[in-house]
This record gives sequence, C-alpha cells and structure tokens, in this order.
Amino acid sequence: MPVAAAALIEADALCFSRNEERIFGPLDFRIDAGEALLVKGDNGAGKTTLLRVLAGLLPPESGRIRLQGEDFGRDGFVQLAAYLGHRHGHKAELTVLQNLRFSAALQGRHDEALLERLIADCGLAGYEDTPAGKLSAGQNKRLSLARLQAGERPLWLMDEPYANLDLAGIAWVNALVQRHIESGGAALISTHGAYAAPAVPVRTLDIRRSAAHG
Ligand SMILES: Nc1ncnc2c1ncn2[C@@H]1O[C@H](COP(=O)(O)OP(=O)(O)OP(=O)(O)O)[C@@H](O)[C@H]1O
Repeated sequence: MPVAAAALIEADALCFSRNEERIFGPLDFRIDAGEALLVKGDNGAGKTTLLRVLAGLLPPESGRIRLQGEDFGRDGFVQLAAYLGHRHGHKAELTVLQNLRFSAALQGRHDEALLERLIADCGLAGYEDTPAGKLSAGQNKRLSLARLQAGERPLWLMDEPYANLDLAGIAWVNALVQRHIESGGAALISTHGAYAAPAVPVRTLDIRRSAAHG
C-alpha cells in the first residue's frame, strides 16, 4: 500500500490561551502541496495569533505542529515556510530595493534581475530608491509580497494579505497565490472574509467553529 506523503504543515489539537482565556482551539488541520487554506474569523477571532503560533513566534498552549512529518523546529520552518506578518517589518530607512535585496539574501537569493522583476511586478517600479518609511500602507504591503516571493519557500503563511490593497492589488495577490499553488506550493491565508478567494481549490478553516471544510 502506498504511504501517504506527509503534509507540509499539520496542526494536531492546537490550542492557545491568553490570560486563561482560550483564543483558539483545539484545531486540527493539514495543508498539502498544491493546497490553499483560508483561515476566516472576525476581528479579534485569533487569526493573527494562530499564524504567529504556526510561525513559531508564540508557543502553543497545547497540541502539536508538524512540518513535513517532523515536530516543529526553527530550521525546518525556515527551510519550508515564509511568513507574511500583519506588520510589514521593513527597515524604514532602507530603500525599496535595499529592503528587497536584504530579504532575498536572507533567503539565499542574490539575483538583481529577479529583484528588478519583483519590483516591477508588485507595482513599485520608480520607487526603487524610495525609503520604505515613505511608502503608503498599500505600497508597503506590495513590498512585503515582493519579499515573500524573493525566496522559494513552498509554504506561504499570509496574514491578511489583502489588507490595504486596492482592487487591482487584491487581484494581483490572488494571481500570485494561484501561480504558487499551481506550481506545487501551498498557502495559508487569513482574512476576515470580505475578499474574493484565489481561483484555486480553497479549503476554509473558520476558527470560531474550529473545523476545516472544502
Ligand atoms: N499582544 C496582545 N496582548 C493581549 N491580548 C492580545 C494581544 N494580541 C491580541 N490579543 C487578543 O487576542 C485575541 C485575538 O487577537 P488576534 O490579533 O489574533 O485576532 P485577529 O483575528 O487576527 O483579529 P483582526 O481581524 O482584528 O486582525 C483578541 O481578543 C485580542 O484582543
């Protein structure tokens, strides 16, 4: 009998509480290559907290996270995943190009032509030498999404990727996700639900109901 491939990421009875108040869980889900999981919930439901737990930035209260079948570890996470946080984390005094170059180098990429292409693709052509601190909220989001693509990580953990984007930006995010999924990547996308999902098979995890469904 063929052995099923391990999920890229798998949560098993994952719980998180703050000040003795349960924020989410127990959650059980897996994401395989070629899949998108949309994490839905109202403001304050715990989406950002879940993504921070999955990225190893907050310890879970209980439960397990496995990456490709192995218990969560920092090295495994860095090899596998890229995290697009709620906060963009750019260095305000560095330019768009310098921020992108720095991020790409951290992910082992040293390819100036790639950086140029990513800047044009994210709509920031002409802003290469602008300090990130002078970008609008939507432009900062676009730069974050360019940084996400600078590496070649199969799993994208995307916290509110649509926030602050105009309609063209939302369509662009969906096209990026679609391309990533169709080339064998996977994505977990949090949203409060006001936006159209990418045109790929998407499962939904409503963290208030704690159940994944297709
Ligand atoms: N640093 C913090 N200290 C204390 N409580 C926090 C902190 N961050 C979040 N919370 C609380 O944890 C709960 C979940 O917050 P979280 O940011 O994960 O929600 P969310 O679903 O991402 O919300 P939104 O859609 O508004 O971004 C909320 O009740 C929030 O008030």
